[in-house]
This record gives sequence, C-alpha cells and structure tokens, in this order.
Amino acid sequence: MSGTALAATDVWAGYGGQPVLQGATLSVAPGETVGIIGRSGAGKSTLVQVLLGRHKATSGRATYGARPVGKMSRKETKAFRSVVRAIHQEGLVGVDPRTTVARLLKGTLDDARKAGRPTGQEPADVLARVGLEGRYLDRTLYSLSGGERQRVVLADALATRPEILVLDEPATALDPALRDAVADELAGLAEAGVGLLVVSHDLRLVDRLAATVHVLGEGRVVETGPLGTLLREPQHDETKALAEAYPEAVASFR
Ligand SMILES: Nc1ncnc2c1ncn2[C@@H]1O[C@H](COP(=O)(O)OP(=O)(O)OP(=O)(O)O)[C@@H](O)[C@H]1O
Repeated sequence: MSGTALAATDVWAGYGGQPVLQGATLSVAPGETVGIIGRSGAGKSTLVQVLLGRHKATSGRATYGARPVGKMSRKETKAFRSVVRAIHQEGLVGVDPRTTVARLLKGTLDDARKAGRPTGQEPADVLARVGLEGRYLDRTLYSLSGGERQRVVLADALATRPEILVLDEPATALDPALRDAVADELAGLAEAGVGLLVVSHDLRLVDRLAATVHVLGEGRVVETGPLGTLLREPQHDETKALAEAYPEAVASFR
C-alpha cells in the first residue's frame, strides 16, 4: 500500500442535519506534509473523522487510494488503521484507562503483525522513541501525567511504522520543551517520508510540520498555501480573520 493518498473529495457532513462540512476537498500522501487551520468550530476535527472513516459523509467521498474508507472490510480496516495512524487531542479514545502501557503497545504491535505489517519491535523499543524509559511499561494509562500519556499515544501511533500520520492537536498537553521534542520527532518522520496531516491552533507547530496549509472556513477549503504566505497576504475573509487572531504568528513571518 505504499505511496497511497488519503483524500476527501467534495465532502459534506454534519451532525443531526446541521451541516458542518460543505464541499471539503484535500489529500495527503506519504512524502507530503499538509496542515489544516481554521477558526474554532470550522469543522477541522469533523473532516479528520470523515477521513478516518469514523464519521459518515452525507455526500462526497473519503478514500484511501481507490478504496472508500467507510466501506472497507474488517481486514482492510485493520490494515488501513495500521498504515494510517491518528493522534487526537482527547488521547486514546475507547481504551480502558486501567490498561498498562505494555499491554496497549503489545496489542498495537500484534494488530500490525496480523495486518501483515510485522515491525520486529518490542514495546520497550517503541517507548524509547518518545523518550520514555522501560519503567513506564507497567504503569496504567490512568496513572500517567497528561504529557506522559500524550507521548505514549505518539509511541502507540509510531509502533506500526505508519505511512501517514493524522495529528489533531498532537501537542496540547505538553510543556514547551516536550512540545519541541515531539515536533522534532514528527519533523524527522516527515523527512523519512511519512505523510503528515496536522490540525492545530499552534501555528508554530503547523509551520514547522506542514509545507502546504489549507484554511478551512464556510465548510470547505477556502485558501491553500505555505503558512507564511497565507498569513502575510491573506486573500479570503476567513484567512484574514485568522491572521488578525494570531498577530504574533503574522509578525514572525514578516
Ligand atoms: N458529536 C457532535 N455532535 C454535534 N455537534 C458536533 C459534534 N462534534 C462536533 N460538532 C459541532 O460541529 C462543529 C465543528 O466541530 P469540529 O470539532 O469539527 O470543529 P474544529 O474546527 O475542529 O474546532 P476546534 O478548533 O474548536 O477544535 C462545531 O459547531 C461543533 O459544535
């Protein structure tokens, strides 16, 4: 499945008949780094959920290669979930907080093996990549600090050697030093060819990680470009509003 793009094409979606996305189109493939910015409530997380097959589009398509993500068989879904990994601001949705770190990572590594992507890694190897020592293996997720948990979430995402990482506010619970360390790790992955789709209000992080940035507004992508260009010379009203909301970021691009 190498080189396969994850794409949204003219996606419409919402909640209880209320539209949020109204014709959103974008894609990310291995070797590409793509950002999504937009005002709070613009639908960034909704678009991510549609791309991951976790929220149904009312019209339009979310596809991985030629396959619609919402219509994969169980086996295909398993393979998809080990190649396209996601990190959310809420952390590990649906995982029992009493699970130990070792158990979580072992489960992920086993799933990757079953999906035909053996990694040859042990949970301790995976943890070491995010700077956590082996003593964390026996800790429950519940007992970790917010920052430790977020690093475990990242370790878990990296465990399957994904081709595309979808990051929805990946660094919110981290202190500045850790945030930089995580950004370094993610930038390194991008250099190694992992595709990144980054959603964040942290424009420094978006600029560091994403070569191409889409502005989501009015339910669709209203403007696209490198972040510096978007903020220095915003064309669309949504981009202008964002530039006004982040004066420090704009100043840093002057
Ligand atoms: N499960 C849900 N049920 C009903 N409405 C929802 C649900 N999830 C999101 N929404 C609404 O859909 C709209 C878009 O939400 P979404 O989380 O996609 O925006 P966002 O751009 O990611 O926002 P933020 O930057 O604040 O995280 C918001 O008005 C939100 O209240």
